[in-house]
Amino acid sequence: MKTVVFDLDGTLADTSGDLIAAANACFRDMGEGDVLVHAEDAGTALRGGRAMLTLGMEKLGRANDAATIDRYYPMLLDAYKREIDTHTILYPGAMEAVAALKAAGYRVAICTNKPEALAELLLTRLGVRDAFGAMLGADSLAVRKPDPEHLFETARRAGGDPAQCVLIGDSDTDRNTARAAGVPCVLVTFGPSGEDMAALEPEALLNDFADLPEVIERLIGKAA
Ligand SMILES: O=C(O)COP(=O)(O)O
Ligand SMILES: [Mg+2]
Repeated sequence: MKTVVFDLDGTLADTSGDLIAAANACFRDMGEGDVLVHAEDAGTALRGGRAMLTLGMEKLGRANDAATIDRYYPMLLDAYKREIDTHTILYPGAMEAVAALKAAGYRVAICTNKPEALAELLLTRLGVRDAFGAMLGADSLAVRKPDPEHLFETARRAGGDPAQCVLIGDSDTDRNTARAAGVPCVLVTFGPSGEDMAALEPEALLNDFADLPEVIERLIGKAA
């Protein structure tokens, strides 16, 4: 079975607002106030909690303070868990595209570098967990993206053939995962780092989820 595997942050959902709020809670605890700014730092936010703490420490002139980053990471996860869906929205057309792909016979699944429990919680709160045949997070296996096994195992657990999958993502990590796996990569251009996606030379760029079914058929053929 052919499987369409989605990244989560920055691909299916714009999670940047809640991630930034959680990081700012940590900086306030350090006595610094809201260090990260939404529009400007959304691209970093979508790279995860550690990336945001690292950026904030750089802004504070404490770039090498790895111990503080380690100490605050659990607090960030706690703060994020409490307000995981306050600002977060699914990108327009994402779930319609998922439904169309399923109707066409493809398996659909999620492979994210977000911790599994947080990804489960977010997808459940957004009311879309059941739309996906499998969901693997950063800690679901001993390896994570860009290790291709993270992608392969996601496809397998969705009932698919790992050799016949495609990864839809928003980052160099997704691009490198697909390349290591030897499968096509689609990168979305509607996120904060959208203009950087073409330079990663994916097999396709996606400007609008409405185009996804036709892009998938072009890249891996009809489902059956
Ligand atoms: O949280 C991260 O590190 C990124 O998550 P993603 O893989 O869903 O983009
Ligand atoms: Mg992402």
